[in-house]
Amino acid sequence: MEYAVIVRGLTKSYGGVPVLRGINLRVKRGEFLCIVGKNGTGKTTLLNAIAGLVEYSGEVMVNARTVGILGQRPALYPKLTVRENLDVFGRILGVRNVDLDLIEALGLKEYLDKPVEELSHGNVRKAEIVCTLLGDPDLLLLDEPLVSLDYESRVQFIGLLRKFKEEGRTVIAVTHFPEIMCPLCDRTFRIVDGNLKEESCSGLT
Ligand SMILES: Nc1ncnc2c1ncn2[C@@H]1O[C@H](COP(=O)(O)OP(=O)(O)OP(=O)(O)O)[C@@H](O)[C@H]1O
Repeated sequence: MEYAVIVRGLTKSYGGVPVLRGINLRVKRGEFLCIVGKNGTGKTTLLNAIAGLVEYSGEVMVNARTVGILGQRPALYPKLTVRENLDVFGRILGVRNVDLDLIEALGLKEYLDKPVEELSHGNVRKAEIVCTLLGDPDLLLLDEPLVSLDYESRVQFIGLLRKFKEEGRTVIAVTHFPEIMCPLCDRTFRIVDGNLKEESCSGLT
């Protein structure tokens, strides 16, 4: 299939309050999509629906070998060290080798044996990024990937995403930093009144 993700008539309400009102979206393989919008407009809900993490009405089809999901909420075991978390998630995904270059590049090496609950937000985020990439995903769903990262780590991560894109993988990223993501984005959508509105990345501030 030419498309990595097809969304048809996606509708989602919480307690009778509509958040997504019949979203239609086709994401080609290798495309890099940015989703922007004001707080509470449904960006995370859309990403979670694509990831299969929330119930919804409508249709979502995902055509990917492995999906990497970087959520907004903490996903690691707080009492385990970074290394132990990587081991647990690696086993689930059937992955033996962790990307040590990535750990080094993100400056995470010295924190590998620390319990996650003792790390700063930024370093937890970095550990989550490494976990997300463990299964060599060909579709990445990223919810606010740049939040909490220092400048150098943002540059590292953007470089990583660029490589990801060059390899023909697909990315859907929710972001409040479109100006940083802009050079990578093939298309940018804003959620307005529960629907997607395509806009030019250069028009964003
Ligand atoms: N589990 C839930 N139960 C009830 N309401 C929810 C739930 N999850 C999200 N909502 C509501 O749905 C709406 C959309 O939330 P969502 O997190 O998708 O927005 P968002 O665009 O990602 O926001 P932000 O930019 O602040 O992260 C909000 O009004 C939120 O309060």
